[in-house]
Amino acid sequence: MSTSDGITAAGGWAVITGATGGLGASFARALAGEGRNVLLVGRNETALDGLATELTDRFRVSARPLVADLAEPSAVSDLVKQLNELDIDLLINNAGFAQHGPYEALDPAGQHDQLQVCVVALADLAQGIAPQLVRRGRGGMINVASTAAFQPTPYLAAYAASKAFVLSFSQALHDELQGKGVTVTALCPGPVMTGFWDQVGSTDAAFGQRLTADRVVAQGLDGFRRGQAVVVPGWRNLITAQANRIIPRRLAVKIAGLAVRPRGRA
Ligand SMILES: NC(=O)C1=CN([C@@H]2O[C@H](COP(=O)(O)OP(=O)(O)OC[C@H]3O[C@@H](n4cnc5c(N)ncnc54)[C@H](OP(=O)(O)O)[C@@H]3O)[C@@H](O)[C@H]2O)C=CC1
Ligand SMILES: N[C@@H](C=O)C(=O)O
Repeated sequence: MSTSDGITAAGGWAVITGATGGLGASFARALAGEGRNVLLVGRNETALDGLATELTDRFRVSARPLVADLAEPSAVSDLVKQLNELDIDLLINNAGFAQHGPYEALDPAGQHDQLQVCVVALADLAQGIAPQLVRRGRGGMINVASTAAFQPTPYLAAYAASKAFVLSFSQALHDELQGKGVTVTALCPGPVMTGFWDQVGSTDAAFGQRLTADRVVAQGLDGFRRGQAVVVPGWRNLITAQANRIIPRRLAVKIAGLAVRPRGRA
């Protein structure tokens, strides 16, 4: 198939939010490496342009940068409109960030934006493209959650709750859409040493088995292709996630809080 860019392309487009670095850039490289056209979403225009040029040169696919601040509801609805002008068969709902620390000390605007990006924008984008996925009966989405989704986590209270939303939402959509040819997968990484931790400002909150972004992405794509509802990369992270489902909730919360508390606090 030849696109308007005059570049060979296979199938529909993959949209990746948070493509400017970390897991998102790794998803973009993996998918473009398979010959997929990619739409790269983020706020950092320079980083998106650089990645788009790299992917076009290396893999001869179409790679389009799309600047959008997903904390802005109007930017999300504009993005949904643009996505519906393309044949999208894969959404990687990946953009996100965390704020770590005592809840009363966290920046309220940052907490609000965190919920907008990790919860509201993610759900709006999922709903925005679901009709075209169902109409064609193929493709799907990977929603990036976290091992923080498996238990309430003191000092990451809103972040962990937002990832619990992503996990629950994805499992429900997986069940609804699997009979319609559409796969929904929640990808739940433990700590991955990306720009995420610069943004958090401390690795005190990094608890669990550390993996590279490329490994997490490879496991996520593999699980998606197998039709898995939930993928927890790394066997130690998987055991921790399962343990948190069976031990008393109060105990899971205590352990999580002790594991990620800012150092020096009781
Ligand atoms: N790293 C880790 O240890 C873990 C990460 N995760 C999750 O993985 C996902 C990716 O994180 P990771 O790659 O590690 O971190 P990075 O900080 O490297 O990447 C985060 C991406 O999100 C984008 N983003 C943040 N805020 C906005 C916004 N308002 N609008 C649009 N894009 C935004 C950033 O782009 P830009 O700044 O250009 O807008 C960036 O591309 C997140 O959802 C995170 O919660 C889950 C578990 C562990
Ligand atoms: N799961 C990571 C964050 O989302 C972490 O290990 O802290």
